[in-house]
Amino acid sequence: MDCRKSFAFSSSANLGSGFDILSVAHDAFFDEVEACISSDGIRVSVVGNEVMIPEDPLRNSAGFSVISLLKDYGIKDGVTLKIKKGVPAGLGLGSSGASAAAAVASVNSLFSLGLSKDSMVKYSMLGEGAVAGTPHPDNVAASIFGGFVAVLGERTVNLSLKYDDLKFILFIPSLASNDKTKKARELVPKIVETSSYVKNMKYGLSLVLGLERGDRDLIRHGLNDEIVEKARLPMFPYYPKLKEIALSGNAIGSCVSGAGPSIIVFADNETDVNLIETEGEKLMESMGYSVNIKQAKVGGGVRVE
Ligand SMILES: Nc1ncnc2c1ncn2[C@@H]1O[C@H](COP(=O)(O)OP(=O)(O)O)[C@@H](O)[C@H]1O
Ligand SMILES: N[C@@H](CCOP(=O)(O)O)C(=O)O
Repeated sequence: MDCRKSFAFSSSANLGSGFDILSVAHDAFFDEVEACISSDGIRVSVVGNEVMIPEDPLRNSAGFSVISLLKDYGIKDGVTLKIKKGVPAGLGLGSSGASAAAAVASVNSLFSLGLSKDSMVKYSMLGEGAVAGTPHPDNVAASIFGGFVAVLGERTVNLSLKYDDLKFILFIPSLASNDKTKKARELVPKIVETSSYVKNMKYGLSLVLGLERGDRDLIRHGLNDEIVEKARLPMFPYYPKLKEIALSGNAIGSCVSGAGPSIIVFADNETDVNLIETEGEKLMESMGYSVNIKQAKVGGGVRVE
């Protein structure tokens, strides 16, 4: 049987004020998706995740992306998608995006479609739309391109990173829930104050320039958001105090990972990682949340075996 297998990393999207634009892939977790040509239509199987993930192709981010891709390319073959979940779902780690990215990459290779990375983002984000109600490109762009990305319309750009000892601390509360991002997106305001917009532009530009120049202060300033994180705060009430702990441990900065509930801390060799992990866990447990803490580094792009 003709098959291709791909691997796509987890991601943290938004990165403060970069809602639906900025994201970073990290090597905390990865999904594996094998696509095989079959005579039995589009079939999806999922193994290895606590949260129930739909195997209905139209309700699975990978299945929906592949159906869209095959339709546009007039491919009538059936395809089975075997998804091995490594990225825990519903936690703000780009789980649905990783599956979609790996599935599109596998099918691209299986049928030698020659898709550009931007085209893979285009199809993968359709799968995000099936899951979250509206297609958002940030998670899939990071999983496909790797590194830090900015999605600027139909084009995604990798941000250059001048920071040798950058690492992440992920605080992952046991709060996985279905349709989490869909619900989180309903909280995003349709209209914002001009003052909030201006502050967020400053944050976003600070982050991008800070990463490119290796400027710690600019990155710290950039990891803030006046709009989306504030609107969603009821979904992660521990965030403000956890951010204070991170900064007290001399983290570079901290923000919500995607739509949460996970929180990502940017750290380097000047950061007291032990203090942040110890005090952060104490804080969350004092608020009634059990939490998994995982360190990670910037991850690469999707890899086809
Ligand atoms: N291949 C997939 N991997 C993970 N979640 C999926 C997939 N397909 C559909 N889903 C659904 O998407 C939701 C998880 O994705 P989302 O809410 O975007 O959270 P996150 O991306 O933070 O994991 C769950 O409701 C899950 O059932
Ligand atoms: N820009 C999206 C990002 C969702 O990321 P996820 O990892 O929580 O799915 C949003 O904030 O809605």
